[in-house]
Amino acid sequence: MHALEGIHYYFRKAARIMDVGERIETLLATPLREVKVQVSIELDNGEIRTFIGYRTQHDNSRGPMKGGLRYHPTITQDECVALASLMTWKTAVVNLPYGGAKGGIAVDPTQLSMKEMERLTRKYVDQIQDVIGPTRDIAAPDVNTNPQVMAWIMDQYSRYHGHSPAIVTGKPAELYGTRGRDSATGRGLLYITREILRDAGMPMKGTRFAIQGFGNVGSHTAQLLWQDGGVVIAVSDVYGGVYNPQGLDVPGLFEHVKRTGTVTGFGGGQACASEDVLFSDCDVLIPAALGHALNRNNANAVRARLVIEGANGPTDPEADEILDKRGVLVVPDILANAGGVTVSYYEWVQNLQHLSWEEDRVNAELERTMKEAYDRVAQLARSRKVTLRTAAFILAIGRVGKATVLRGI
Ligand SMILES: NC(=O)C1=CN([C@@H]2O[C@H](COP(=O)(O)OP(=O)(O)OC[C@H]3O[C@@H](n4cnc5c(N)ncnc54)[C@H](O)[C@@H]3O)[C@@H](O)[C@H]2O)C=CC1
Ligand SMILES: O=C(O)CCC(=O)C(=O)O
Repeated sequence: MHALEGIHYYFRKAARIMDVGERIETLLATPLREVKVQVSIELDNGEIRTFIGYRTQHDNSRGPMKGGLRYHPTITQDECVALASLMTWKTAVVNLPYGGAKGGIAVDPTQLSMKEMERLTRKYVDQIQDVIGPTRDIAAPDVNTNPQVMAWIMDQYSRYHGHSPAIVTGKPAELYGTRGRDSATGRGLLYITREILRDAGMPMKGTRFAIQGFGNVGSHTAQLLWQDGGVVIAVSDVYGGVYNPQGLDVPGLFEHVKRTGTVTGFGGGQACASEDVLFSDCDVLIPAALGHALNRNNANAVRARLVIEGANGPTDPEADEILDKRGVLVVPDILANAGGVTVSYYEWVQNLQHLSWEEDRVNAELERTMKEAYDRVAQLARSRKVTLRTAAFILAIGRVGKATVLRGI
């Protein structure tokens, strides 16, 4: 399924329950601005290569637009629109004073040297610096980008506009990054998982988790769940998976990944195909890689009781329906993975105030925010008799819609 179709489907389903009317529906679904730029660089061997960069700014009624930057060969303009709109709903679910944006470059970063990555990033900033800004559109890490990429963005943007740490979040700790951003998405998932398990009457201790993707989101989630007493029985990355029904030794796995760059070949479990992790015999499945992991062709094979979305858009609407009919509870991305942008907000606030918070404060604020959002969504789901996803969209559309109307069109 097309990325945009899925998000539009979820949005429309909630908007129709709320009866917002076709005109407001169209207004809220239409991005404010879509930017598509040429990103040409000289490779280390002197060849010229041209890549395409995107930045979609979806909605700014609640504040500056916020969202990650993805380097991936398959990224498209439509995908950026879908992901930017998800950011609008996500920031509204956790009640941050932000709108939504997302961007990326269609590139396979594994084919570039560090110097080439730097030139690519700086060139991309050259091309979009006039439409972004600390009070307009603030980027952050997403798939295949990291604190170093954020540092280059900050530096390049500052060459045009003066010292601007708040132009981007997820920066290195040594360069205005906040404590706790690296693990924030995983930590937010941990807090949501605790709430869900409590409501489902399942103790964390002994609950079996399978996690697809072992990057920023997947790896921190695995570590935090393991530290909390969870049993991580399967993990995967783009190269393959590893499975141990007794539970993987997560610190050992981290050592292995640090050494080899992949979960494959880890001695503490059996090798499996990347996709098999989705269908492993577990209690909770956490897709934390790319979109469309769960679709109409494979949703019936999921054995988990709960799916908690670490990735953005991992469940297609057909899969969502199949899972719902089978009684599998799905915790939507716009709630489950909102910890990352929440701590990005704390970083931005610290940058604007020239302050630096202790990690305990970051984590305590994050826990409060995630719990509050979960309570609101769960309460709406009960009162409206809808899924958690539809409830999260209802909460978000209500907040964004109100801000839009109050500001005037
Ligand atoms: N980084 C963040 O703070 C946030 C990220 N997200 C979402 O979480 C997801 C993962 O993002 P990050 O962890 O930041 O990216 P990352 O680049 O750090 O890691 C991605 C991981 O997914 C794996 N992967 C890619 N294709 C795969 C496949 N077909 N099967 C299994 N594994 C595969 C990669 O090998 C890698 O381990 C994305 O959907 C992203 O949009 C959502 C909220 C915040
Ligand atoms: O931290 C941020 O600002 C954005 C993170 C992000 O891209 C996401 O939540 O999908």
